Amino acid sequence: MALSPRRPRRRLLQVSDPGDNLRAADRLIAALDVDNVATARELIGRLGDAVSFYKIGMELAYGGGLDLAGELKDSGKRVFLDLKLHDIGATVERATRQIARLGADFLTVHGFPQSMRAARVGAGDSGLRLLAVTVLTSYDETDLAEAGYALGVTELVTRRAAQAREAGMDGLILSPLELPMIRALLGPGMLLVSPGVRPSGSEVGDQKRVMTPGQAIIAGADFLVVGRPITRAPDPRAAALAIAQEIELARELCRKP
Ligand SMILES: O=c1ccn([C@@H]2O[C@H](COP(=O)(O)O)[C@@H](O)[C@H]2O)c(=O)[nH]1
Repeated sequence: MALSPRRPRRRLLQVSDPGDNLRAADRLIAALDVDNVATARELIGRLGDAVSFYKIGMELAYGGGLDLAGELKDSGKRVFLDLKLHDIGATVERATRQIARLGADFLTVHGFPQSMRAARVGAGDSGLRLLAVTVLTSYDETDLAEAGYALGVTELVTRRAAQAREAGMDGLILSPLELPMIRALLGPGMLLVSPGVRPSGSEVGDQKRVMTPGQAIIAGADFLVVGRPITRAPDPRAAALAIAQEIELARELCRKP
């Protein structure tokens, strides 16, 4: 895909009805976890129309990748900036205001009430959707205890989900394992976005709370974030298409007669 030069056009994702109006492939968010823009562009070119939604995380953002957000938007793709904001309230508010100008669709904020409230103020009515990171999918009970938390994973995800709703977040980042519980708790209004997704047989790596794409969709995910199983596949496009097909089959299984 040839990326056009950056223009101040803004096209926000319409996700008010995440349940029905998206194609299966639109529910796949490919994580561009590479260290430079040239490699990201090459990957985007290889993926072509197999991927419509990209995540730019810290690695690429610190490698000059933020400008890519506007370019991707201008070429009709959707963009998730996974910057996981967490700082004093004033800084989070001002940073969110700046980020909103980039025209991305989603932004992550760590699920601490002060940070979430500040991000809400900073995003204003820009249309940027704010997602609260509940408990990182590379964490298990031992990791939480090591970090000084008395709560277990389930309790902390539940607590942060409720606080995120209270703070006006648009959605949550959570592992597929917590999806049914959190969907039941929050109802249909919040976007539920799950990393920690591994096609059957692929390497889990540092992820600790994982499911397959099909299982995650059946468990209630609106969007799946997948990085290495696509970016490190010998044929990234084929890997993305296979995941999209699994999403479609799972959505068919969920569909009521
Ligand atoms: O809890 C979280 C929050 C964010 N991530 C991000 O998602 C991708 C997952 O990549 P994989 O290669 O599929 O493991 C990565 O960019 C993380 O920073 C997450 O994994 N868990």
